[in-house]
Amino acid sequence: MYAVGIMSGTSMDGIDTVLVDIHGYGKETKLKVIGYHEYPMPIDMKAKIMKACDEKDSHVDEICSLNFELGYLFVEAVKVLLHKYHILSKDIDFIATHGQTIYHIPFQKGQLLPSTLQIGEPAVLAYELNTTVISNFRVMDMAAGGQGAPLVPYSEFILYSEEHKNIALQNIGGIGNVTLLVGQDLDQVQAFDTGPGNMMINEACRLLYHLEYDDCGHISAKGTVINALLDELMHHSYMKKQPPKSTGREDFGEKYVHYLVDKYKKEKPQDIITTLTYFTAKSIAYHYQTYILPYYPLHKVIVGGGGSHNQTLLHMLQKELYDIPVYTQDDIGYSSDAKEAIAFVIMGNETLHHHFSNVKSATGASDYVILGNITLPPR
Ligand SMILES: Nc1ncnc2c1ncn2[C@@H]1O[C@H](COP(=O)(O)OP(=O)(O)OP(=O)(O)O)[C@@H](O)[C@H]1O
Ligand SMILES: CC(=O)N[C@H]1[C@@H]2OC[C@@H](O2)[C@@H](O)[C@@H]1O[C@H](C)C(=O)O
Repeated sequence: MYAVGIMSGTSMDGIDTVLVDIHGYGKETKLKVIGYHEYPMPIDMKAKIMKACDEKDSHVDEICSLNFELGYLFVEAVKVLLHKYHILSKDIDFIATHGQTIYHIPFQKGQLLPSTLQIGEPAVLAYELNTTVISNFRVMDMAAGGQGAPLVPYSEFILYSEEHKNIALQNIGGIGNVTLLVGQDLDQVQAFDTGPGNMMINEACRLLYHLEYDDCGHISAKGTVINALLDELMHHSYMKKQPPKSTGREDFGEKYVHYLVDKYKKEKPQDIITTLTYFTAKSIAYHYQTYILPYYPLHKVIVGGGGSHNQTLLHMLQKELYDIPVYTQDDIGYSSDAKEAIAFVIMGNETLHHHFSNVKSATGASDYVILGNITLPPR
């Protein structure tokens, strides 16, 4: 079966699309990646999404339209992928799309119920490409009392779990999140967000260097850590929360970085980037040391997501973790960039087989539930 996965993450720098050949389901899943393409996020679209995500600036009419605009953009992204790998849309059995997260409330906040909103209209994809689309994966987990995130642990369990090995899969996207696989026991999988991934580094690069990110960690390699800033960051309230837990732009986004950059404006810009990079590595290590290592020895750490291209960040993480080997997904033959898009194909495939794909211990849901809405082809 040919399937396409689409992931548009919190960094909003591109739409990850992946083409796979998939058979079976559950532990019997056989998956071969045929191709990957990152469709760059148009700058005006990124600005619209950022505005839609902002509690003060967003407008319902704009969100309504953006849902369709993103649907058309996802269609474009899929067409480019299919063209690149010489596949016709009629040969695609299904598309699994995460959508763009506009807002995520993992826990009740005053009057606000735990809820989540991903947009990028699946009907537009289904109509334009005449195929089945599975979307809106997070809501069923939330209906079952979960936080609706993280969802990737299920696919990581399917793809990476090994008998008698404890493996940490660390994703460094906008946010950092870890999945701990304990042997091959699904009930024991743990997953939570470790804090910022590239989000703070990116925002500071934008403010201080007019760059979208610190390419390969070149800027952070040159600076030194500002101890006062590091100390302030390590006291962020997120660090003390017990997992399972999740975070987002609300905690580590623009507002917070603007505040910090302003507060430490007398410091060298490169030192601010170095400190934010070090904090990103240290917050990951801190979470392992506090919430994992006292209970489970770790045999290896596998880093994925765009942050695995940041060499300074990787070196800092390896240093903080002493003798636990840190690999990247690419080191072990998988693509770091395609990982989340692949995860949604695996979940979409489970949905079509009427099989659950949440991990209760990761999201806090009370049941294993079938995720996603199925939009059938219109013709
Ligand atoms: N060559 C590179 N050097 C340094 N950092 C990089 C490089 N390439 C990508 N990145 C970082 O990775 C980020 C994108 O990561 P990724 O695509 O995993 O995030 P995302 O999917 O948007 O986020 P999330 O997983 O939180 O939803 C970029 O914004 C950038 O910070
Ligand atoms: C609500 C939302 O979009 N959460 C994302 C985000 O990006 C990383 C982290 O925060 C993770 O919790 C999640 O995505 C991945 C794909 C997940 O659910 O596993």
